[in-house]
Amino acid sequence: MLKFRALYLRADIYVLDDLLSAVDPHVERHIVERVLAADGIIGQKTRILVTHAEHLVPLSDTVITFVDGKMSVVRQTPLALRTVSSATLDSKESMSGSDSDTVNQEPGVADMYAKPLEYRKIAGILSAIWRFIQLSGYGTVAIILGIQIAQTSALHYMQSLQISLMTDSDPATMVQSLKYYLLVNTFVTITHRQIYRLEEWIRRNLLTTRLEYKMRKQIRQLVLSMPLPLLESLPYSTMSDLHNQCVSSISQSFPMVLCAFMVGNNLSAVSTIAQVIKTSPSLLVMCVPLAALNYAIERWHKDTLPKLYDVRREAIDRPQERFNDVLECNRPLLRIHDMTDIYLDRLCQLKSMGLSLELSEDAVRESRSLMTTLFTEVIETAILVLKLYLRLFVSIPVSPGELDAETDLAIGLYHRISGLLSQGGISDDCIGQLSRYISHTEDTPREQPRVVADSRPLPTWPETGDIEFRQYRLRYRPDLDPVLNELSFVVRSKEKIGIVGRTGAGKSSLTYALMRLVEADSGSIIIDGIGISTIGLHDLRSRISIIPQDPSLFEGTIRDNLDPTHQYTDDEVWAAINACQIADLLDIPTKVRKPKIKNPDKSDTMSKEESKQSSKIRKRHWIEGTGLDKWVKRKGSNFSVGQQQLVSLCRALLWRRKILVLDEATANVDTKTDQVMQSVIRQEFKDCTVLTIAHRINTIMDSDRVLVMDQGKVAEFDTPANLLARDGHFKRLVESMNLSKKQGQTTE
Ligand SMILES: Nc1ncnc2c1ncn2[C@@H]1O[C@H](COP(=O)(O)OP(=O)(O)OP(=O)(O)O)[C@@H](O)[C@H]1O
Repeated sequence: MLKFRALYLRADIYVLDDLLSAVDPHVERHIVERVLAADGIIGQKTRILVTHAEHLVPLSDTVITFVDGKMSVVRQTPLALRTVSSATLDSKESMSGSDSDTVNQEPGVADMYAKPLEYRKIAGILSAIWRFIQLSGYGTVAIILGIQIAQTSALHYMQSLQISLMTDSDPATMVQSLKYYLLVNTFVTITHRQIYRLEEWIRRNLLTTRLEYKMRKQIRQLVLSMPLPLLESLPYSTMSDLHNQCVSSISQSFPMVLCAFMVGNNLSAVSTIAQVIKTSPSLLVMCVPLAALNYAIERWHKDTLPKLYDVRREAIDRPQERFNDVLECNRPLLRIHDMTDIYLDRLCQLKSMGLSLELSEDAVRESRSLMTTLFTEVIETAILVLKLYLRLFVSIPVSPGELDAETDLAIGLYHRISGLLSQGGISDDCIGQLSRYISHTEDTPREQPRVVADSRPLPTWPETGDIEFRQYRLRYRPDLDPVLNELSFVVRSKEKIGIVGRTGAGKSSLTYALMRLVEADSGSIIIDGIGISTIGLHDLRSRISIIPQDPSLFEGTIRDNLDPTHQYTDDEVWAAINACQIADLLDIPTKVRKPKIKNPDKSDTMSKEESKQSSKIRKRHWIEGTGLDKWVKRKGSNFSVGQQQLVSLCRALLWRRKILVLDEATANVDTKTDQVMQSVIRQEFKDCTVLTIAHRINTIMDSDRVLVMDQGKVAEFDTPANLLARDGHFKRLVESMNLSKKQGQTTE
């Protein structure tokens, strides 16, 4: 469905790359008639269709064939044959076995799982702190808090000594106090910095780094164990935010705000109030108005900031997530559709909106510190005026030391009250990140266990490769209709089964069911006498090979790609390579320039000549390799799709599992590669059970039996000969294929 976005562009030239490779004849007919044909939506536009489907030749004005990257045949199709005859399409459609125009409802994944994961809100600051301590480990937090408490207590002790010294009016005791004060002060000053460094080192190395590692590991485990439909529904940016924002906020900011809250705030508040009671109890009168004022400011903050955050989340972050997804998944598409300017414009608009919102948030935050400064000034002035009044009008003498000490105490009291009310900087945002992380890692459903200890199959299982589906029903989500419905059939050992059916009939869901990527709604699948739901996922998945439509090659050597765990010998790997006829491919070395590594120390001191020389050397650094060391670029981009499929087949051959499933593995390859793959499968997998899902009839024509699926059910299941002998789905499909072939030959 996504492919048809291009139609909205109303362009003059359409380049359609393998558009029809993975659709059934019914859908193909629809596309050809309504879109590509002369009276179709783009019928009057220039259409370049890249395809392996030779039966579509009559559709074209000109046919160009490419061999080894060169244009080898250019042929003009006679005008009379420039449309695919209705008969061809009619017979192709008849494969569906129904004339009704009902189209399978295919809700997009985004629609199905649009509901975001509900976050478990951590109630209150204390439970947030408790969850953080549980996450980081009690020991480390205890050490850090211990150091912080010792440090803060020492500083407060120093402060109280200083105050008593300043308020002492007896010269005899003053000298004694001064000596003691100087001694303690020297010790604290010398040790303070060292202790601070020690605490910082412990916080960084024992807490932040460990916590970061632990959290990243948990997130990776989460991604790898989330049920597939749920994982598919999550935007890429949600996971990347979890990886970046959540991890850094929890592992870096939380320890600091925790110390500030537990020690800098609460402990200091207790100590300051004790000091006030001891030296100037009258200052306690200030507590009530100060608390009321701070409370008002805090409330204003709490009301305003979350509103701004909400606006940012809805108006900036969510659209930004979608933009990131587009960039991550559809980078080439943006250029192909020439949408880069629109993309950049909209992104810039979002960024500038984001900037204005950030400025507003900053203004709200800044207003708090402005108020703090203002109140500090007011307190200082008020105390000064009060003391002057007492001295001038009530004749109570006040020494400058007493005045200073009292002002410091009053300001300290104000800060402590303000700190208590603002929860020491542990903002809602910080608690929100922790809630988000905990909700994701603890509340997200996981797949079933990888290993069930008391139900492990023998290492040789499955020995024969019998597969039985019993009344099997599968749905992707409880509120969706089943996509496989009461499916019952038996595949015998070593059988080669072709699976065909209309788009959305449930063929790929069958492979999901076999691998338990989605769990059964009811019914069961039995492989060699063992119900697959009773064993662990590792035991199941490691015994079945699947070659999907999109081959999965990753960056590394070809050997790593074929044998990631290096459990086979070179000879075994070569035997598989030769059997799949890809040895020639590995003779050509892949040249990849090594990433430039900047050396900031040297670049400053290097002369121009030296730096030219070194950049030449860097450019000459290629990763080259042939044979098993042949380098595979990211996503296998230095291999064609057909070559990638051959490599996937080679991997399956090396692994030698008793059951092999090919899910449209040859949909995007040419007929020759398809034939190579089929012959490898016939020869090398003759002792295995092979299930081949394909739209191309030739691919499954020599199967032992063919399973025809329709709307999640078995429509027909028999040998190709028997199926052809009866007037059913399969026969109509083959007839339509033959007809279109003949049509193609006539054009030549
Ligand atoms: N991840 C998913 N979440 C929800 N529904 C899904 C998901 N994948 C497939 N479906 C639905 O399951 C039904 C069967 O899809 P499936 O991919 O198995 O069909 P198919 O026969 O393999 O089709 P095609 O030939 O196009 O590959 C479809 O209606 C589809 O919408």
